[in-house]
Amino acid sequence: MIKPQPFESIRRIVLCYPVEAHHRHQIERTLAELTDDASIPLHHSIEVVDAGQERIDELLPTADIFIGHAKVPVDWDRALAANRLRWIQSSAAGLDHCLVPGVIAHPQIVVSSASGLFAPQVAEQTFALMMGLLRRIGLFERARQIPEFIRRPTDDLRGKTVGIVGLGGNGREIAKMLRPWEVRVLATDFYPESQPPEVAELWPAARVNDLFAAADIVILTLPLNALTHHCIGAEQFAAMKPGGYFINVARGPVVDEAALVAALASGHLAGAGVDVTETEPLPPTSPLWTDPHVLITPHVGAQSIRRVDDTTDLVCINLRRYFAGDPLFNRVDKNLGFPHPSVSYRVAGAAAQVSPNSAATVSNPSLQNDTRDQS
Ligand SMILES: NC(=O)c1ccc[n+]([C@@H]2O[C@H](COP(=O)([O-])OP(=O)(O)OC[C@H]3O[C@@H](n4cnc5c(N)ncnc54)[C@H](O)[C@@H]3O)[C@@H](O)[C@H]2O)c1
Ligand SMILES: O=C(O)[C@H](O)CO
Repeated sequence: MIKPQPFESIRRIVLCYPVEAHHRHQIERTLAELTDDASIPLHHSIEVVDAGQERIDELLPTADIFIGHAKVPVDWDRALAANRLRWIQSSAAGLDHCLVPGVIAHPQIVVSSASGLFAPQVAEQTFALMMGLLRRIGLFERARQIPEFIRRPTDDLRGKTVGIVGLGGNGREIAKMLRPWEVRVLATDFYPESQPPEVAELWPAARVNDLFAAADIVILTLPLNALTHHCIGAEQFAAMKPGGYFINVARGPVVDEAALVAALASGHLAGAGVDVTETEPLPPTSPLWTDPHVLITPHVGAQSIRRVDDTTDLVCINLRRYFAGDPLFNRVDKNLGFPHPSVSYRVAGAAAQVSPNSAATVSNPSLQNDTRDQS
C-alpha cells in the first residue's frame, strides 16, 4: 500500500558528528534505496551536508533533519525561526545540547537520541574507574611518578552492593557486566516496572536516598535535565555508608560537585571516579585534581573506534523508519529528555542488527598518538 506523502518538505540533512566520506555515502545510499522503494513515499533526492562543528551554526537553519551533536554554541532561535527543522537525531545519548525550550515546545520537531548505543563502552569505562578505585590504581600511579615502591591494602568488588541510579541503556549494560562478580545490584529508575534479571531490586526514582544508604558503590547514569540538575548532593553522600565509592559516568551538573568534594575531604567517601564534571574541561583549580582518592577521565566513556560506524548504522535504521512512518528508535519524550525502554534501540535488541549498508570498517590503528575526538 502506498502511504500518503508527508515528506516533500524534507530536502536537506545536516550532519554534525565526525563522519568520514564513507559514512556520508552510507546515509546517501540508504536515502537512494528509499526513493526506489515503492512502499515508501520518498520521490525526490535529499541533500546530505556535513557541517562539522565549524559550520553547524551557519547551516542548522537550512536543516530539515539535523543529525549530530553541536559542541559549539549555536543560535537555536535563528534555526527555529527558519521553521525547517522537523527531526533531530542526536549522535549523543545526552540531549542537553539540543533540548532547548524552543525545540521542546515545537509541536513538529521530533527528537531521538543515541541512548544506550555506547553502553558497552560506558560500562567498560565504569569498570575501569570502579576497579581503579578499589585496587587503588591512583595511589600506585602517583607512587610510580616519584618513583616509590609502596604497598597498601586494596578493596574487593566481590560481595559488595552496587547501586545504579538511572537504569537506562548504560545502567542496564553496567548491571549485565556486573553479573559474574557476585555482587548485589540495586537500581532506581523513572520506569521501575521493567526490571532486568541481573538487578536484585529496581526502585522508583524517589527512593534515591535509600539506594545511596544501601550501596557500597553508587554509579550515576542519569540524564541531565531540569529535574536532575544537582539532584545528587550533600544529603545523598551523607546517606552513604562510611567508606563508600561514588562514580559518575552521566553528566557533571547532575551532581553538586562542591558536596562531592566535601564528602571526599571529610573521609566519609573512600573514593570517587568521575568521567564527567560540572565544568568541562575541569578547571586546573578544582580540588578533584589533587585528591588522591579521585580518578578522573576526560568524558571519554563513549569514545570508541566503533562509535561513528555504530552511530551511522542507527541513523540509517532510523531514516528508514522515519520515512516509512514507523516509530523511531530512541524517540524521546522531549519534556523528560530520554526514551521509554519500549523504544530503546538497545533494549529493543536493534543494536544487534547490522545495517545492510554498514561500512563495517572498524580499523584498529595504534591509539598512542591519535588525537581525534570520536564523538
Ligand atoms: N560519560 C559518557 O561519555 C556518556 C556516554 C553516554 C551517555 N552519557 C550520559 O548518560 C546518560 C544516560 O545514558 P543512557 O544511554 O543510559 O540514557 P537512557 O536515556 O537510555 O537512560 C536514562 C535512564 O535514566 C532514567 N531516569 C531519568 N530520570 C531519572 C531519575 N530522576 N531517577 C532515576 N532514573 C531516572 C530513565 O528512566 C532512563 O531509563 C545520558 O543522558 C548522558 O548524559 C554519558
Ligand atoms: O551523551 C553522550 O553520548 C556522551 O556523553 C558523549 O557525547
